[in-house]
Amino acid sequence: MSAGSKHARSDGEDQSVRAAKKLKKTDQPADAPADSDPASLKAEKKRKEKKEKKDKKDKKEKREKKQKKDKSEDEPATETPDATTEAESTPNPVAKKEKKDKKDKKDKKAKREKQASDDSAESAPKPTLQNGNGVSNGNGTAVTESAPATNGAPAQRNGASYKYHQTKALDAVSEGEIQEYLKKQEIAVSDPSGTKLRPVLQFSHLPSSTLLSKSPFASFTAPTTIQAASWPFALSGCDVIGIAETGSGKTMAFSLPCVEALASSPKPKHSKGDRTAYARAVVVSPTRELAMQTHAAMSSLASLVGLSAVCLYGGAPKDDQRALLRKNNGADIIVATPGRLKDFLAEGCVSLSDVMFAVLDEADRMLDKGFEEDIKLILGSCPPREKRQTLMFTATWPTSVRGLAEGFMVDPVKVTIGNRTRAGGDENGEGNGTVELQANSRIEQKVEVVDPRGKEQRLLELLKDAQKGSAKNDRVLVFCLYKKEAVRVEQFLERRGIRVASIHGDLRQDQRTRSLEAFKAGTTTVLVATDVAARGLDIPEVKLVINVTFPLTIEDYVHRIGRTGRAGKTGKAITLFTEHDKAHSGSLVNILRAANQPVPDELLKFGTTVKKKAHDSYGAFFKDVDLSKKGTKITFD
Ligand SMILES: Nc1ncnc2c1ncn2[C@@H]1O[C@H](COP(=O)(O)OP(=O)(O)OP(=O)(O)O)[C@@H](O)[C@H]1O
Repeated sequence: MSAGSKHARSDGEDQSVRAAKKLKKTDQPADAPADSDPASLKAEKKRKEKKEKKDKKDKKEKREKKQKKDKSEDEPATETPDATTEAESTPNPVAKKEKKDKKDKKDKKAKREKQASDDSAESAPKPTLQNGNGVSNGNGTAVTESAPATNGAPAQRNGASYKYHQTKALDAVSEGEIQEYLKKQEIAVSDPSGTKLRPVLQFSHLPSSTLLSKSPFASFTAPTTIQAASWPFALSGCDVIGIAETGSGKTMAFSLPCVEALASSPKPKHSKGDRTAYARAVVVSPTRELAMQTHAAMSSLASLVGLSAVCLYGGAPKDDQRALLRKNNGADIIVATPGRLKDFLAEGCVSLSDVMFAVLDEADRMLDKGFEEDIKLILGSCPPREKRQTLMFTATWPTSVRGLAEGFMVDPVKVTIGNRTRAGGDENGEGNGTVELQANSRIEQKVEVVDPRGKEQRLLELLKDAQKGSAKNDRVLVFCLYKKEAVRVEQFLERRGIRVASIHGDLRQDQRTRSLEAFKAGTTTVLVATDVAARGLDIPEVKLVINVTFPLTIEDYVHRIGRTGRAGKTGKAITLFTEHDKAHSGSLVNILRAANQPVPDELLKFGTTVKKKAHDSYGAFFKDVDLSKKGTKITFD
């Protein structure tokens, strides 16, 4: 306030106010003696009345303010996406206040949707609400309808200007059809922000974009279930955990949102002299072959909109990869195995400071003990989780990694495909690694309990049987647990005239690549592998998977057999089970039962109790190590 205005106001003050002011200055007590000057008393009375009135008003305002504050502090805990419970959590009976509270809540929700990163980190995700069939309606609630329009989708936290919206084509689909799809495909969505997004049943339901105008899905007829259900959230900029069976198209489920986000945001500028290679998206894969495969898939999508992708993996010359990185100051997308990426980060030739999109493929494997520290370092080199979008995809999601996962994410939306009811329990009736674990239901699973000494002979019989007559060129993938075992089995088969190749950690990378290429091309029809080939590899037309030795974890079993029966096809898996594997009998029985597969009596004899996860870490056994480096620790494969 200016001095002039101050002066003008004091000039306009009437006498009584001045008298009252004077009184105030002399600090007369409220119970002033009765023999005071009558004029002063009158002024004092007036002042007192005015003060009381003001105090009353202040008090009322203060009370209302406090009530409002208390209410808003309560909200994150009481708010649910279900409209009914939202109303129930508002107990104030005064209509006016109720209206005000509702408005506050609405404003708050809108603010939260806009600034997910600011306030979502603190609130815990709400569990998926399920209906009687164990299937949610896709909104995180069982009974409410999915939103008719979703232009209120959260803003992109990662900075991309791509805006997901529900298209008119998707609007036109009836709610009944949406509900039927959600139920039939067993889609469960747990969405902490309560954003109601319909699945995109057709590619034409996606909002148009430069990328889509290039018809990247010309060879497919419709999105797979995980794509349909997770795309709306991932395209909206939400963090997403996607859990769906092996071979269900998870790679494209994270690739499309990644490329759309990058294509719609400007590349950060760096000085020409800067020798560091910057990336805007990073995808981490547990094995070299999977990294290469994912890189190929992402590259072909990214190149449609002029984006580049580079693959960094161990066992190959660093110089070549460095040269690729230095071209154009990096790449839009880096697909990498953790070890090599860590090396480049340590050298300072790669920076992840521009990363707006991070993906952990085979997320449970990446978060397991063998890789946990690497992942902490890699994600720690990216902008904080509030400033990037983080996606995790896998077919198996053991409880052991869930807490860790959410620590890297902001209010992740969890999209689960398949009726993953709790299977079994341990001696105390508690959950274990088998919770929500499900094998691909199109795979015929057979378990043979055999004498350990007769395994190789039985393998030979099974192979001969599988490749007889017109099936002589059918591809068969044979899994062993140890590298030495794989070498022995390969030699055994070779000596008996089988066209066989192998892939395991004792081979040089070029040998591994050659074996895989020969198997893909059909020049060798049998591939003997350790668990380096268990996850993610998408080899066309693998008709049969044979487990010569049971893997270390039941999750690995699910991934191994998942090399067949991909992209909607059927497949077959035969497991030779011996008394040495009896610790896994209970969890295997659960997997077989959940997939309606026969359970042999000999297997039941080993017991149906599900033991606590036998191995905390798969990592020590099939973590890819760079053989060009001097070994510092012994690895078992
Ligand atoms: N919408 C689609 N329609 C038909 N096939 C598809 C579709 N999307 C992807 N595919 C194909 O499905 C196959 C399996 O996909 P992908 O490798 O992504 O599976 P995945 O779910 O990641 O499996 P895993 O759990 O074993 O890693 C691939 O050959 C891929 O090209």
